[in-house]
Formats: sequence, structure tokens, C-alpha cells
Amino acid sequence: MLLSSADRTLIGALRAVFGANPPARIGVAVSGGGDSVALLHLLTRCFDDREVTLFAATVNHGLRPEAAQEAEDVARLAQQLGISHQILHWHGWGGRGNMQDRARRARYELLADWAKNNEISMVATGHTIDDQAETVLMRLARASGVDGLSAMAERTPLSGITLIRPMLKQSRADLRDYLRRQGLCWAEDPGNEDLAYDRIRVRKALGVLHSLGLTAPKLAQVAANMQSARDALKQQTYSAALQIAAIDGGDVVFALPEFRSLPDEVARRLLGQAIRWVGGGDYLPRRVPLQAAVADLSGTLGGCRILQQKDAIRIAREYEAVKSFQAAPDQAWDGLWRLAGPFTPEHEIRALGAAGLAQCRNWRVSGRPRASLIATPAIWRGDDLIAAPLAEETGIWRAERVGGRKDFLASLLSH
Ligand SMILES: Nc1ncnc2c1ncn2[C@@H]1O[C@H](COP(=O)(O)OP(=O)(O)OP(=O)(O)O)[C@@H](O)[C@H]1O
Repeated sequence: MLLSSADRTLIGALRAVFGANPPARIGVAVSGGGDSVALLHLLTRCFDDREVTLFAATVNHGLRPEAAQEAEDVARLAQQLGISHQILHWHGWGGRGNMQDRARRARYELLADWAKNNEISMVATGHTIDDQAETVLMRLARASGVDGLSAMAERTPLSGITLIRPMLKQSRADLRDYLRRQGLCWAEDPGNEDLAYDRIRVRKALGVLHSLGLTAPKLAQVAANMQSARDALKQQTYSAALQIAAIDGGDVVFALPEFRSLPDEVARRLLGQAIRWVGGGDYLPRRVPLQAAVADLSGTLGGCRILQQKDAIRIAREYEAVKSFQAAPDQAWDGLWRLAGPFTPEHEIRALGAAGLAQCRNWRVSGRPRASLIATPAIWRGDDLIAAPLAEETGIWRAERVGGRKDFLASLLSH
């Protein structure tokens, strides 16, 4: 089929997003809606078969009766285009909590697993400039700061792969025109008319805000401006950490007078990242409790304790968050610790706890506070404490926090 100049512009813009060296295998997340159907079709025209092999996947969340048919429709389109396609099923909705949020997280997990199983390092989604504008507007309504208003990035790390959004500069209307020109069919999600959803109300509002100059490109520009500001803040936070942060055991420790003199935005970012890193989570604490923690420099947040010492603030794991964790000698405890020593099969790794610490006569020599030590890994045989490497060094048993300082510093630039 002959390409119109509008087609060629779209294809050129998408191709440019992947740069000069695209990965040899690219995954495409196709819901069956217009945006991702257009994405799949356009990508087949972006790459030479010898350059890139495309793979497609559709998640059936099992939440709407039409979903199975929509997934089959995508399978048929993929077959026509000569692309391998897989339907991924989610069975995890138990009827409780925020269904949309749960489904979304599950979708990304399924897509990341699918990609890794197929040696795909990059998965593309069909987010458009309109999605970006809606996200900015929703974040404004939540009084978000620089991070929230940065909205969606063109590339985001996702459980070991890269999520790429190559159509973030394209409008939904232009993609619909492309689909019509190509005679392609797509599914309309009935949820797109449901005003119970914030996103749909925001979508409708954007139609009105247009007359004030609040257009999708302008709102997307706000996101781009905020991304640039965020990059600068990340650099500043990294420089501050180089000066004032140390890792002790698995704790992050900040020199106190220096921490207090940091600009509020940098202090909040540094404390939030320390909590995320010590707790091993994917997400930063929410802005309001984090702001309160920066002001108080005490309490618990995100599975961590904020402890004030004489000249320092220490971010330690919270005992309550780890007390039930058990690991075999060859497993990472809390997903974060590797222990080494003369293990026997009866040994098990569990938190030291108050009862364990009571058996460590010399723990004060470690210089670490009690609240931190009780949440550190120890080697147990039944109820007998064998060793507590963070509380009492013996030279025989070792405990190492995966990644260490280098990993913490790197996380300040990557998150
Ligand atoms: N069921 C699905 N199967 C495969 N990919 C999907 C599915 N749903 C959405 N996607 C992918 O995600 C893109 C964005 O879809 P949508 O806007 O509905 O997601 P969302 O729930 O708003 O998630 P996000 O917050 O990431 O935008 C789609 O263009 C498509 O690439």
C-alpha cells in the first residue's frame, strides 16, 4: 500500500524514538484499543525484518466479557502482520481494593515476565500525547510536585526491562486517522465513556480547557519542563549524598547539620530515596508523610525507622516490617542481604529481634543503635541464635547488603 505523507511523518517520528541501534527483539503491548493497534501496525513499518523482530502480547484481565474476543482480534491482526502474539491471563482479582490499580500493576508484571521469558529487553506501549496531558492534569488536581508533574517518561525501567512509549508525542486523533486510512479495526473500551473514572472526566474537561490554551501539547510541554527540572534535582541530590551520606550495615546515615541545611526539595528527595533503598521497595513514600518525616526526622515510614543520633540521622529497617521473614542459607534475606559462613542445613536466616539482641553481649561495640540491630539478619537454628553478624563481628559469619553504597548512589540518579 502507498504511504501518504502523514503516514511517512508518523513512521519517521516513531522510528526516531528508538535511536540508531534498536534492540533486535522488541515487544509490543497491544490492548486492542486504537492507540496500541496503530502502534503495532506502525512499528511493522518502522523496522526492517532483518533489523528488528517484533513480538506482541495482550493481557486479558478477565474483568470484561468482551476481553477474550478483543484479545483474539489482536491475535488475528498480529498473524496477518506476521508477528508472534501471546495472550497473557490475569486471575488475581479477588474483588477487594482498587481494581484498576491492581489490574494495571498485574498487567505490567505479566508483560515484564513475558518479555524476559522471550529474551525481549524492550516493550512498547501506545501512550499518546493525550494520555500525557491527562496525566499532568490529574497530577495537578493532586497538587503534585516536580516528580508527579513529570508524568510519563519516554523510557522507564520496569523489572529488568525497558518500557518505551514511542507515541508520546502523537495525538490520539492522528492515530485514529491513520487507522482509518489503513482500514484497520479496533476495540472501543466502554470504560472510555464512564464518568466514574477520573481519567475520563479529565479527558472531557480537556475538551473545554482547549479554549483557554490548555491544550495537550502545552500540558505535555509542562511535563517535559518538569522532567528537565527533575534531572537537575537528581544531580543535586546525588552530589549532596556524595558529601553527607554513608552506608553502615544496611542503614543509610546522613551527617545531621549538613542534612538540615539542604534545600527542602533535595532533603525530601534524599530521605525518600534512602527509605526506598533501605526498605527495598519500588516506590517512594508519598509526598505528605515524607514532608512530615523531613520536618520531624523521627518515626517510621515505608518499612523503615528514622533514628536521630548525636550528629546523624540513620534510616534503618523497621523490625515490624521484617519480623516474619525467613530465608534458607542460600537465599537473599528480605531480598536484600546475602549471608556467608559455615552454614548447615538446619540453619535459617531470620531477623535478630529483641530476644536475639539480648544474647549479644557486645552489640554496643558495633556502634549501631538497638532499633537498627533488631531488624538485621541473624543465623538461627530453631530458637538458638548462632550468629548476628551486624551486632557482633566474629570474622566467621558475614552479612552483606546487596549493592552497598554504590547501588544507593546509583539509585539516586535512576529513580
Ligand atoms: N490489556 C492490555 N494488554 C496489553 N497491553 C495493554 C493492555 N492495556 C493497556 N495496554 C498498553 O498500555 C497502553 C496504555 O493503556 P491505558 O491508557 O489503558 O493504560 P492505563 O491503565 O492508563 O495505564 P498507564 O497508567 O500505564 O497509562 C496501551 O496503549 C497498551 O500499549
